[in-house]
Amino acid sequence: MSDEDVRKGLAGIVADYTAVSKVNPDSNSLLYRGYPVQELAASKSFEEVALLLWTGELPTDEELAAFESFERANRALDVNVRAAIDLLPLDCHPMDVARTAVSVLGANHPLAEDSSPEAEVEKAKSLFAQFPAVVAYDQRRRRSLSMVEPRADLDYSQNFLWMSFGEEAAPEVVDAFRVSMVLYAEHSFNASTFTARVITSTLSDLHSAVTGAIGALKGPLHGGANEAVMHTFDEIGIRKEESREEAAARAKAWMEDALAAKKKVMGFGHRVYKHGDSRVPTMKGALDKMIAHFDRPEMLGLYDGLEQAMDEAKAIKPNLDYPAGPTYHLMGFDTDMFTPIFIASRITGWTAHIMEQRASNALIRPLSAYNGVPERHLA
Ligand SMILES: CC(=O)SCCNC(=O)CCNC(=O)[C@H](O)C(C)(C)COP(=O)(O)OP(=O)(O)OC[C@H]1O[C@@H](n2cnc3c(N)ncnc32)[C@H](O)[C@@H]1OP(=O)(O)O
Ligand SMILES: O=C([O-])CC(=O)C(=O)O
Repeated sequence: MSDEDVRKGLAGIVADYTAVSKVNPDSNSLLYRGYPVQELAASKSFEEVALLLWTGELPTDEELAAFESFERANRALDVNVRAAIDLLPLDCHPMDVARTAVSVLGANHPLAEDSSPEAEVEKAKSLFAQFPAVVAYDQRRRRSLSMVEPRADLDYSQNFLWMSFGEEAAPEVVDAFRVSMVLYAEHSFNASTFTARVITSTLSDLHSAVTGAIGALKGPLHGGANEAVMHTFDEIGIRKEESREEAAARAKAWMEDALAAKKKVMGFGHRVYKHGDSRVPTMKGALDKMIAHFDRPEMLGLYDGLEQAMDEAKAIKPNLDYPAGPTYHLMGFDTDMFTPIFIASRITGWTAHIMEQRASNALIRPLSAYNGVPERHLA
């Protein structure tokens, strides 16, 4: 086996077919089941996009109404999950809470060991409905606030914000949140989705695959980057009184120093996109609306300053986590809740891939090239 045979990080390897989404870095496009994600983000609810990812088609009015009523009826925080969360320390990472919650939901699901297509869809829909309460409750307990019960008169995004903050969000905020959910939902064989497919390929169950995927998403080279972006903003310093230009100048200087020190700056770069992430313009549009809504031009200065300095120095473009981080910050979420919010969205893509993997399974088990000591024997 030669060095060329070894593809570290599986870079450039095509591991299987998928009909769930198409990432095309040449045309800078992303299609969910054939539809450009920008078109979906412009006019479709997250609930519609979830059904599209699972079934392959946008729902009819009746199908959508049935799913919406199921989702609204299954939003309350599961009692077993609440008990498990309450045992976890307040200073553990919220991704650990999220991982534990999904594991508990699996252990308690009546269809846990049923992997028929009908049971898989049912479990995916349950997770979709049940997970927002985990994020909302965890943020509130860390803030010493009591749990807010879900409201069945609100849609998914409105209710997520309601349970998190205990007040109805402005329509602009709800819409920016919906857009982020649609954009985060699916991205082919990224590390967490691939993890879910590896677990599924052993014929393990759906909740185990999602629990493993959460572990993969946590890292800052993947989903954890949206949190890390905010740490960068905090390190530079967010000064509300500052002008956009002043903030941009400080951000540029910070980036130049970081790159001179050979730091990796989270929120930039991508394994597949080398000329920019297809989702960034749409997410940046949502961020711009939040900046205008909350009147925070200095945030735009920080955003532009970092982006420009990175572009000038290395021509590396932002990925989706870059505009998403400050968007969630402006909405009022705590920084370590950003990646759990990503989970709430990506549950749809993960579970669509779990179903696809199961429908056409082959155990995922690559080879390795041994580079340890040569064969030796006990004396
Ligand atoms: C939703 C998502 O998961 S999107 C991805 C979120 N992750 C991040 O934002 C983390 C920061 N980015 C990165 O670490 C990388 O760009 C990755 C892991 C996403 C992709 O990495 P790869 O395709 O493996 O590229 P790799 O890490 O080898 O980078 C290639 C070159 O660009 C540089 N580079 C890539 N990203 C960055 C960055 N964010 N900051 C500084 N330099 C970078 C590398 O240092 C490397 O330079 P070199 O050739 O001089 O050594
Ligand atoms: O595709 C990737 O490698 C990472 C990513 O952007 C995502 O999962 O959304």
